[in-house]
Amino acid sequence: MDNSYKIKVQNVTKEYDLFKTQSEKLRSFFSVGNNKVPHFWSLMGISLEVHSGETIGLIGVNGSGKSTLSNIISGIIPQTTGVVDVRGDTSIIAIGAGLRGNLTGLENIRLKALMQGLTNPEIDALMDDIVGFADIGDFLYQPVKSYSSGMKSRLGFAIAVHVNPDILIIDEALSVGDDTFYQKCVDKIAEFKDLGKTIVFVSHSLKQVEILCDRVAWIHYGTLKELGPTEEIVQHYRDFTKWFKAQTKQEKKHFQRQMKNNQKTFDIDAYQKQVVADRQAAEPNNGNVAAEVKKDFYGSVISEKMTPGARWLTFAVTLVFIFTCWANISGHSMRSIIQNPSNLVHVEKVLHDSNATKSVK
Ligand SMILES: Nc1ncnc2c1ncn2[C@@H]1O[C@H](COP(=O)(O)OP(=O)(O)OP(=O)(O)O)[C@@H](O)[C@H]1O
Repeated sequence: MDNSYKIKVQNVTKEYDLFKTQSEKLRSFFSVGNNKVPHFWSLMGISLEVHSGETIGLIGVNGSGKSTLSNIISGIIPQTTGVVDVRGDTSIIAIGAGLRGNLTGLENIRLKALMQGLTNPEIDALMDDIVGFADIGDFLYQPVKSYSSGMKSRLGFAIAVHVNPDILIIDEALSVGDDTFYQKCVDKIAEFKDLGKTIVFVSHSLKQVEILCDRVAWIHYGTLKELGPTEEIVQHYRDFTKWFKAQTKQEKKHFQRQMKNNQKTFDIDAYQKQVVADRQAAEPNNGNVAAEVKKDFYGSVISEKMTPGARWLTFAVTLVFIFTCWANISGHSMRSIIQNPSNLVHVEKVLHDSNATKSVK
């Protein structure tokens, strides 16, 4: 990998815990041993680079991990392991992404633009263009929760392309608009490309991908199956879907079960060892490979999981907090509770009068 990238994704994985209920989640939080919650690896080690001015397409079957990857690149969700280096501001357009349902369209425009770092006068100057591009009429004054998915997409697209991001991430946002809006978006994307901006384009429409993308990454059940020139990768993907459609119902189910099973049983430690072995083979004189790989895997990641020590600490702090509240309610001093713990259940009555406070049992 060279250093001239705009986006670098290296050995990126994403793990989800598949809790069935909220109480299972709570129990798992306080359990210090190995819990039996099933895991699912939405991404199992993706590495790719996107260069400045490039439009890269992400294709793949439903649930293969395209949105997970685009959300990680745009910083909406964290990766579990790996390096994600994005050089520039990103703006993501996904249906309804970042729009607040209780706010009106106009309020959403202002909020999102402020969040992108624009000032109020800058937003005022852009407002007519954004409103004109979205073209959703009086719905602008309605809460976004009343919008159809097409309207959300129009508003999201209009905001995202006008706040002038370096990197535009478009996740299926073109699939819900009508033809006129679609053409407007395609023209805007072309304008972006001409300006040398970088675009990540997630779509099931291979035609759109063929029109817009310079290169394509085929994401296949959490792995990067292929990365290369649009025409070639799209053709391979078409061959795969043709092959898949030709399977019997049972064969299809078997294939999908097998793929999902791989994602449930993925072993992150084995993957890390494999990366170390590959890098050691490529750099035989580097004695520091294992440490470098470990740093790449976990160095830029804030763990979403608590260590057993942190769990014990949280548990202990919670107990102390409850004890202190209870002691406060009981009206006894800490010393008297420590000397006689049964005081905790004997609430001290406190009478107030205008001049003095008198305690009686
Ligand atoms: N919060 C979550 N908890 C558990 N699993 C999740 C979560 N989010 C996504 N997944 C799983 O991760 C996998 C990848 O999902 P993702 O939405 O990235 O796929 P996709 O390729 O974008 O799919 P589609 O084409 O249908 O939009 C799916 O199997 C999905 O069920």
